[in-house]
Amino acid sequence: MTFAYYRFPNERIYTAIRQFDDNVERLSSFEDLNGKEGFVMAPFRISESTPLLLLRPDTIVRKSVQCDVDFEESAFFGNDVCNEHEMYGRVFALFHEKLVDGSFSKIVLSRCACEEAACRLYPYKLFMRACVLYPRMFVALVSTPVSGTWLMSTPETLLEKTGEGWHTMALAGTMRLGSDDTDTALEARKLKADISEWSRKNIMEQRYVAKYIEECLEHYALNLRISAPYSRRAGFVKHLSTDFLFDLKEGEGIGNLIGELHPTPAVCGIPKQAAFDFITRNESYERAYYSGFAGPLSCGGMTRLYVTLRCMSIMGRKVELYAGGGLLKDSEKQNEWLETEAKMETMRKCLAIKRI
Ligand SMILES: C=C(O[C@@H]1C=C(C(=O)O)C=C[C@H]1O)C(=O)O
Repeated sequence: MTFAYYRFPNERIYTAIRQFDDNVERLSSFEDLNGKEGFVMAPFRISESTPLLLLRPDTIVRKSVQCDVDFEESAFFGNDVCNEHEMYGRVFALFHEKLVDGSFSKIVLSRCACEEAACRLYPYKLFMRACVLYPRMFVALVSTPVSGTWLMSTPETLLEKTGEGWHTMALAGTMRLGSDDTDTALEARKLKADISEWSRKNIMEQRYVAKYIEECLEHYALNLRISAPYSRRAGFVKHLSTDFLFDLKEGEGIGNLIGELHPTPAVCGIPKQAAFDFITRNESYERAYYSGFAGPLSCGGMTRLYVTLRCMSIMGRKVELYAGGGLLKDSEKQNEWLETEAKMETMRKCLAIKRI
């Protein structure tokens, strides 16, 4: 079956699109998105096994999120966290060495964790749980015969068209949410442009992303407005975020801009191409659709694309959870590991895991 269910941040309605056949359009480059319409499911790296996909909405239905979804615990087998930790440590050392020797100023290291349930999992129910748990995030459940089934609950916009023009964001730096991080408190700090709670390392990590996006937009944007960095809540963590609002120069294709932006240093690194090659060669697994992007493209006149983070792929009783974090040369292995655990918590909460 080929379908996508998605719910935008701060909305109570979700959209369900279905393609009647399983013949999903495969595109060979991001630039090929120019002038196209549909629901996009993009990988981190386009390859034969992880193509850039465009779902055709043969039906579009809008429905209310079911608020009374149950969170009854499900039995899951013990996971192999020791092995994952050891593997992470080995790859961290490889990545870190390249930061110390100056090959990269920032690089994102990610990992994948497996979980196996004792009984069948119901993706639609997991989608509803994610909608209820994360009202401020973009939640999507996408399934195609090529990509398999993915659930995401992401805070990061790659590119969207708003009433005020085009919008993208530089999102990076991570801290666990504190008890005093209410919406009101975060809003007050945003108004005062107060980011004093953030470490120098987090500020630098996010600055790299903001600088990169600003450079990309130089060629495409008119009337560019850039916000001061502020804290943005995302489930159990918060990030530093800078908003970019702009008008697209006449004659510029959206696919070209997407190809330029993706993957930003929020999920890749600096310098971009070298970091991209290093990640694809040295991470211990294939990212597939994790840290790609998804969302409607000129679909019913709407373009809202989000970076596929805080996500998992669902295969029968098994799931694979994905998370990463930006490394700088002063990053510490255990802190980075804990950051990936905190990010994976987003999807683990949807699974309501009870170990057996
Ligand atoms: C890479 C992820 O998240 C990205 C990396 C962040 C970081 O390094 O602090 C923060 C937000 C995202 O831009 C992820 O969630 O897996």
